Amino acid sequence: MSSTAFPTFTIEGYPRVGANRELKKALESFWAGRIDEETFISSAHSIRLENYARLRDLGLDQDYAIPADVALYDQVLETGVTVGLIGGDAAEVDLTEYFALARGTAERSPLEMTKWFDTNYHYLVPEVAEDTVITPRPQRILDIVAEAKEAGHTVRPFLVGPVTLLAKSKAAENAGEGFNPLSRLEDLTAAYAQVLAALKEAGVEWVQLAEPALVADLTIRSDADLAADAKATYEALLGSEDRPQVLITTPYGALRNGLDALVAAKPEALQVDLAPVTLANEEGYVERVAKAVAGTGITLAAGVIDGRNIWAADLRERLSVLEELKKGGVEKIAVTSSVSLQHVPHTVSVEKNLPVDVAGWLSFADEKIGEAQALATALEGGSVAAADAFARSDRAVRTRRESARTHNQAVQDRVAALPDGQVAREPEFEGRVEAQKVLNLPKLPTTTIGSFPQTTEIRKARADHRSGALTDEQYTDALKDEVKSVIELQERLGIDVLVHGEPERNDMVQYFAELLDGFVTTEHGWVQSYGSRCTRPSIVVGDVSRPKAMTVEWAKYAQSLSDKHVKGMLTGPVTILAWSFTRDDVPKSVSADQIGVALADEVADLEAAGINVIQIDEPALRELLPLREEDRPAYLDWAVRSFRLVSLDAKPTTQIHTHLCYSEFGQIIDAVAALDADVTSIEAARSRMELLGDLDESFHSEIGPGIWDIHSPRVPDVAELTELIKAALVNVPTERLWVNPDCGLKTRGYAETEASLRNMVLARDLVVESL
Ligand code: MET
Ligand SMILES: [Zn+2]
Repeated sequence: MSSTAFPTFTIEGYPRVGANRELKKALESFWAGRIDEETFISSAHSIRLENYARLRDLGLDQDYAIPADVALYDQVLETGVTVGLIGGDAAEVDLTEYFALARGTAERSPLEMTKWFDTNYHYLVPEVAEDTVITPRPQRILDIVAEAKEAGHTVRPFLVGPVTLLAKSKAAENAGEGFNPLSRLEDLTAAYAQVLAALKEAGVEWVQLAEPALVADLTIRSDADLAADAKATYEALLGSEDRPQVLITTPYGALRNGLDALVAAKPEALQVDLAPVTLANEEGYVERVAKAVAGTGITLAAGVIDGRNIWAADLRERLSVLEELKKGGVEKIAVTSSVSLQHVPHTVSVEKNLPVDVAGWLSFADEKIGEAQALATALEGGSVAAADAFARSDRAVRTRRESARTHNQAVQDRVAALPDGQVAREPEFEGRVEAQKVLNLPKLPTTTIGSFPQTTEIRKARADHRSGALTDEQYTDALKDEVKSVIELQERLGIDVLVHGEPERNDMVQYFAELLDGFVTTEHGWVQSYGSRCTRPSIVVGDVSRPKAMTVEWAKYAQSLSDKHVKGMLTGPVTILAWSFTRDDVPKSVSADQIGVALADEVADLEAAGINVIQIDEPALRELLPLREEDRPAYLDWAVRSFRLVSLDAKPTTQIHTHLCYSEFGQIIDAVAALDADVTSIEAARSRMELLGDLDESFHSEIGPGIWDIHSPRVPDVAELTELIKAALVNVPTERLWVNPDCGLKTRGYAETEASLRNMVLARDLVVESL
């Protein structure tokens, strides 16, 4: 085997969409037919090469320091197609087929998409059965290597590892009862062996296989069994001489049984996640890693640069972790990131509107590469060898700690005065049901989830307002017109509980982040969410408070237009945190409490303005669920508490709604019940009300299982909707059932919205008649 040493510093992966979202634009133009395939291929090629050049200029100039994590849509899809778990027996998967798998076509649904570990990134879920043919297609990755080489870059090919690929797959529909995708591990390993052999043949000396499944508790395999799977797999794969040197990576948390298992298989390099959050949660991990790796000759790629957060590293503290490893007997140490940098934006340097002090506290992907380099240098020659970087880090740590922006005594005092432990609204649910009879709602009330279609006019008005072409007043007027027409539409359709349509919100989290103290937002801080979709997470910088009411004027205006109840609309603390970058100097639970009380003030102001129904959205409740089972109860405790803080002092007559979507809730259904909302609307159409079977007596709230899947432009007909309402009534008594869509309508058009809502009201009427 060749023996080019592993680079002294590297990263796990890098944002793929391009500094100016070039890949997003190329993809969307290609899908829309604005550019042809050849043009698309050539822009994707340029984007990859530009990224490599940028990375080299940032310091990743050693051979194999640049990870070729270059999937056009998703790394799981890309790996699946390369090793042949996806794509059937076709020798090649062309672009049309590739994007059909990702996005579906008129005739065929796409692969399911779901969250990648506990991140906000979505991957495509491979479907596997006993008879799935596995057709390795090494040419794809060889082309990537060759293209890079031609431009002068020796990159490190990137694949999701075999254990994780299967652990994150699902049983195909034709699979036998109880089929576990991991039962195909041996077959799949043989396919990886072929791909590795082809890379070796092409002269590649290092390849990267990502195995994050080993840091999570899965429902389909225990930690010990999965570790045993990994050991067997890698002993087989690494036992061959016919391969490049292998880096196995384990991002997103600490290994347990997987640590000894992977070390026993003797990869040439092993990456572990040593981010501050991981170490805080897993005492003694550094020591455990050092012990396992010392004396084995394995290069330890120490993931000391936090790839999930945007704070400048405390380089001295980080260096001490590296030194502990060294003292622990680890001979070869490389510096890397804890996870792929795909989860952070490109660079702070393009942000022109950040407060200067805050800008100095941040590190996005490019800045993190500089930190890795500084640490690698310091590990060799002490911190003096990277004096500038250490001085900058010291300044960032100190000024941030001392800043008035991070510490607000009034907020801290207010939260400190709250009772410890769980809080509860009074009276209990039954008492509130009595009190809320004054709302006078009909049987099976109809409502919507909040947003109405964000038309091109609204988007244009927002852009014009930003550019100064519309004055504040003109912009507000345009939005008011929109609210008015949304209210009129709902009146016309005969919906019972109305919404104002949320036209003023660019995004359900950023809207609040901009109005709350303690947050900053970026101009260019885009992060890939899936495919061509990017989000721009806000940043929680310090203690959070509400300088003034945020939603009241809109709610009040909308309510003034109707005699029906109009819902006040808030995003809950957990979702605000899940979709933002959070502080690393306090636990998330602290920020959650602060946001909770800030929103409680908003609830009081909404009540004072005559709003009787208030919805607090928590679509991301499931998302922050820790990967390790033992960490889950504590999380659910603070998450539920923060929600309850929002509604704690609401009047008994105020009906509190919540809304959840995006995932399977079976696992957290008790926590959803514990939110103690009066009404819960929840995504259910795609699973045809399956979730209602999971509800037991502890779930007392009224419930609106979504009957219209708003993720597609399809208009459901009355018969289908009637069916779904009746299906819901099997598990939910009439007095507790609401009728609503699955989620907000902002991505829909008006035509299908109107038609679908009309059918929804008709279906409700039919069911009520039949009762
Ligand atoms: N109120 C929000 C909306 O209707 C809820 C969205 S949940 C992702 O858009
Ligand atoms: Zn939703």
